[in-house]
Amino acid sequence: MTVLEPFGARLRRAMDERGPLCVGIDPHASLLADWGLNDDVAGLERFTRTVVEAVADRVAVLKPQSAFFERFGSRGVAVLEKSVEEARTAGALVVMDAKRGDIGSTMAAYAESFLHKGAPLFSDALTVSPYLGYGSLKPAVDLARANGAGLFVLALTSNPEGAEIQHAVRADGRSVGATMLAHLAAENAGETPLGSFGAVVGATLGDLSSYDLDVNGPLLAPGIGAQGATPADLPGVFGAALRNVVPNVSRGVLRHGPDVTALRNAADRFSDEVRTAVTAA
Ligand SMILES: O=C(O)c1cc(=O)[nH]c(=O)n1[C@@H]1O[C@H](COP(=O)(O)O)[C@@H](O)[C@H]1O
Repeated sequence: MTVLEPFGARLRRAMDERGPLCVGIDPHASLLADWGLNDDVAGLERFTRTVVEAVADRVAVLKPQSAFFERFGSRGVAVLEKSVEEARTAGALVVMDAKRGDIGSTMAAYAESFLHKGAPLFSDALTVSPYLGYGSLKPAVDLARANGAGLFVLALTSNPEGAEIQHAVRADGRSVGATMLAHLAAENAGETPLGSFGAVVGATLGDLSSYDLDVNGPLLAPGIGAQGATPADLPGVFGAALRNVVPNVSRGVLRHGPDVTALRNAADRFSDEVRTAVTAA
């Protein structure tokens, strides 16, 4: 099996060619209803295929949220599997949003599920939680490296509740979130053009100039659209790290369905706004 070029290099190219936007595939029950679909596997499949058809040929990244598929059991996961394949075939990179995190020995099994090239759910990258200790993610780091895949590690999440953990200050005076960023910077040291180990940093968080966001890896920035952040906020939040930001929007695009053209136009509008914000900064 051929080993892929490292995720960071593939992502940098996709961002340069298509712009950095990531569209999330989050088939909420309420969205299925809004689209006139049933809250069942057929509705899930129709929704997912429509999103992939609308945007996989134009955005850098698609991010399916695994929970919305798992909720339908094995048949939902089969829809997820197919969508990963279809999105990748259309040229988008796929970040599987499954937020896995466990003790090292079981983390290895999660890694095998998403980051091993032959796995049915192989994805270009996986979201992971480091809150069992960054070192517990080592099996996923190693397997991602061996397979040309990447990780997005939850560092400073977009939700207000994240602060009680992520802003907590350690004995060495550094916050937990800042410590995760430092681990990622070490992971990506020396990689060009971009490391494969990214951080999740919410676009909703306001000025982050007290954090060193220069991790030489991508920064996945959810929170645009439904959570209130806008592309115009990105320069103020990310400062000099802006070039490595992959802004995510899910409901802000998905609410324009089921019409394919309307979805496409919504994604294009966000892409244009992001480009404008990045180039003006
Ligand atoms: O890892 C994520 O993707 C993520 C991290 C985070 O801090 N905040 C956050 O909203 N997300 C995900 O990003 C998506 C945001 O969706 P919208 O609020 O609909 O744009 C959801 O799938 C969330 O699970």
